[in-house]
Amino acid sequence: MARRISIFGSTGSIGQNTVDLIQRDPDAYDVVALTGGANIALLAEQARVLRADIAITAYDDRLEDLRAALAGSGVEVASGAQALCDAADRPADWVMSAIVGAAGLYPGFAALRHGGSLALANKESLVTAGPLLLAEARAHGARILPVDSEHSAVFQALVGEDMDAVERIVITASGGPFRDWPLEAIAKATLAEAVAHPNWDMGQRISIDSASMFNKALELIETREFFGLDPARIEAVVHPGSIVHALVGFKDGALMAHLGAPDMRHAIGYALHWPERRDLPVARLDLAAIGSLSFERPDEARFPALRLAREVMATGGRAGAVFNAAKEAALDAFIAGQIGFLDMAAVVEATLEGMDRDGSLSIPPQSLDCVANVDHLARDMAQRAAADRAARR
Ligand SMILES: NC(=O)C1=CN([C@@H]2O[C@H](COP(=O)(O)OP(=O)(O)OC[C@H]3O[C@@H](n4cnc5c(N)ncnc54)[C@H](OP(=O)(O)O)[C@@H]3O)[C@@H](O)[C@H]2O)C=CC1
Ligand SMILES: CC(=O)[C@@H](O)[C@H](O)COP(=O)(O)O
Ligand SMILES: [Mn+2]
Repeated sequence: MARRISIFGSTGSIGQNTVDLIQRDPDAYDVVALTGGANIALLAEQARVLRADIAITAYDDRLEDLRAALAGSGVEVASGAQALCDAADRPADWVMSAIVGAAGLYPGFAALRHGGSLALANKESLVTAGPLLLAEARAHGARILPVDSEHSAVFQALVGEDMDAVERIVITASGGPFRDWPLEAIAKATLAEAVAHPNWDMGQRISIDSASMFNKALELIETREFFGLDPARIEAVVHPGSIVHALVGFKDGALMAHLGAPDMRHAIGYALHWPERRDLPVARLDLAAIGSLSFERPDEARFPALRLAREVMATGGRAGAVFNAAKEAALDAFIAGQIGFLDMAAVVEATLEGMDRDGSLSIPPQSLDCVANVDHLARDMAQRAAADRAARR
């Protein structure tokens, strides 16, 4: 029987890689919902090719374009944040959560109610609302499968292992395009320079987050939420080649590494076929051609996001939601050319401090609506901090 699948964020980098895998075996899947944002032409093409039941754009002002692009196809259309959640309410066996940013939280949460599998690329969901998301999955007998390459790697290294035997988890960081740049040069980095990831072909926002190492900061928190390890036992190591994705250290001293070509179709395919392994169209590593693998300690002076992540994990509660929202607002301001590259970390730090003036940062959010409220307040504060910095430039 065909598996019912939905892809949230199908027009993005992860979404397109997921569609690529699905298209290779179309009879195996019955596509329920595909969602996108502004890229209406691609969303409509995907919906036609995969014969989706419904295609949704996040933006109401793009609905008529989507309707026109899908006229005569038999594919239903809808728009807006509520329509995304309604689509997640449609039963599916496997759902890809690949919307970028906190906007992915509600649809992913709604998808858990069917008790199927949620393939989670949207790391922001775990950073902002990890305990709520995991509790919702437990309540409905649903499964969250990691898609982020490092977390997929850890998940694979843990197959058949007892968590009591795990001493530490090490996730790797490429170091991004500014890995060996001096601080003064990073301060003047342009958008084009920041988006040019050395190894991975990804969306604009995560590429810039890799350059600032905010991506790795989010991933440290994601690791903590996903695998429940004490933050002191979670490390990030710079590995410029992006060949080793993560390592799990066991109490007998063994360190199990996951290696693979930097191609997200591996992690997506692993989540798609789990618990089986199937053939995937990814390059096989030629270790002799690679020659050597190198590792470095991350430099927290040039990449303060890592220190901030440690502080967020120590605080717990709402700190993850504040951290992510402030980071998203600071990233918007950098992309808009309003603030410099290093201002992003300064904005996030100021927002974490500002949001803790009443001592509420460590209080756990009780509901998604509480997370959304914290997100809104933090975003607002971060926008003001960014505007202040912009005015001083
Ligand atoms: N790219 C990668 O290799 C990896 C990505 N991830 C994570 O996966 C997620 C997706 O990343 P990536 O694919 O790179 O991102 P992209 O920017 O390439 O794609 C994002 C997707 O979300 C849609 N979208 C954008 N804004 C909204 C919104 N407000 N509401 C609903 N949908 C929206 C986009 O639509 P449209 O383009 O049509 O506007 C697109 O479909 C992120 O959380 C990222 O951190 C994790 C590991 C690796
Ligand atoms: C592919 C993937 O999982 C990204 O999150 C990747 O980790 C980004 O590279 P950095 O290691 O540079 O952040
Ligand atoms: Mn990653």
